[in-house]
Amino acid sequence: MFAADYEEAPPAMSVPKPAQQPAAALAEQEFDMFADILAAAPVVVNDQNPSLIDNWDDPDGYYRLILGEVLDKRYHVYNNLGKGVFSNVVLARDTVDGNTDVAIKIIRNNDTMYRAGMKEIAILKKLQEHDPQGKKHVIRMIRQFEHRNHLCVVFEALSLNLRQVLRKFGKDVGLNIRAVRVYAQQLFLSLSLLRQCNIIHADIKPDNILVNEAKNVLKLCDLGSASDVSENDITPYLVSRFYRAPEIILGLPYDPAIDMWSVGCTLYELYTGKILFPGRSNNQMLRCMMDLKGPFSKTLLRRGQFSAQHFDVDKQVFLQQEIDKLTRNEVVKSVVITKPTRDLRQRLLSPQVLAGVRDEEERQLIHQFVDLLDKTLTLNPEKRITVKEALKHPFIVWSRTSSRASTETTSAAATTTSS
Ligand SMILES: Nc1ncnc2c1ncn2[C@@H]1O[C@H](COP(=O)(O)OP(=O)(O)OP(=O)(O)O)[C@@H](O)[C@H]1O
Repeated sequence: MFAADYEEAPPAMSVPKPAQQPAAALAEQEFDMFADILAAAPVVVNDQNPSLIDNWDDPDGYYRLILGEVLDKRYHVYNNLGKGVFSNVVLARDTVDGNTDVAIKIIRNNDTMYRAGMKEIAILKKLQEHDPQGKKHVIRMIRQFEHRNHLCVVFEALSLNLRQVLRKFGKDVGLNIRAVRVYAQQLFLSLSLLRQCNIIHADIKPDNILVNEAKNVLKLCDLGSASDVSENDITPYLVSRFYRAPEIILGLPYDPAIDMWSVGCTLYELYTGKILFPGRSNNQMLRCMMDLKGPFSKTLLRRGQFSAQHFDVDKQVFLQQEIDKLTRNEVVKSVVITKPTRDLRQRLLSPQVLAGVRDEEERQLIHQFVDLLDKTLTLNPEKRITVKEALKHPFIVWSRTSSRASTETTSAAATTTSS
């Protein structure tokens, strides 16, 4: 899904909270997962004889799905799972391997997408070699094949992505802090694997994080934008906009810290149901960031290739791009930003907000969460919390010190703590 899809989102500050559901409760709620998927993505059944069709692709090079078609002589396609820039993803039953469900990513039919698909496969292979038992919460690739000029990549099938989970269980209010903690811990484990392999994901957001049916295990997916740390070509449009780190927009050299920033934005969204920085352009994104975190340092701005597009660097003045209400022309307003105007602690920890929280322990957990969020959202990437530090943060190691949390934490979380 594209960042542009959420452009109409309401400003992130307008939410009082919490009416939430813990991970365990989420897991207990019974609903028909396939009915949900069917409702979300209706499949057109093509009743033509497949052998009579000579154009298998739509005008954009996506494979036209035929319900009931068998791919690679073994995968019975029976549903659509999603569509992205690179591919459409289908659900199929693997008749060779015990009729298990698999997700098949059918890459669009063109050279650029093919090359991107091959790169994604190479990165997934590297990650799997370093995590042979699959404990680090990155999607498992099973194999690849080609079908009518489309590269097809077979994955373990998971259920909803976190955007769908939010829509279903936490629309506008977000998820319970204990569920967020379990998800955060697993996300940091996935970042630790990426770090170990020198890979930057570069597109972390709720859409690219899938959960199992019980919703107590998540996996990071869509490595289609991932690259080796050595490749870091400077471009201001890497990562979906709402999750894009400031160093990308400013044109600084970047590193795995950009994924930490995206995880911070994602965790905030999971907890509040709101997008943290809903900027409609890179310029607005910078304004949103400074509203929360204060001005950028001169040193940082001086190093950025694109800083001059957004700042008068010497004067430390922000050049705010706006549309004039009367003329509809773009105008640039000089704005001096001296301190933040938004306060995460006020927003998430004020007495009114915490009044609805069940017990003291949960209140403490929320305090720890806000501390961690603050550290993931440090403007200077060199000072941002690292994965190693995040995995040791009190919010993440909470279950070891709190008996109540450990009873509520799902079995999956218990496994990952020890991995
Ligand atoms: N293994 C899987 N199990 C279940 N659903 C999946 C799986 N892989 C992908 N999906 C669904 O398909 C959607 C698109 O997948 P993915 O993001 O990998 O494709 P893409 O073409 O690379 O998209 P993007 O535009 O985000 O780059 C996901 O958001 C998810 O809902």
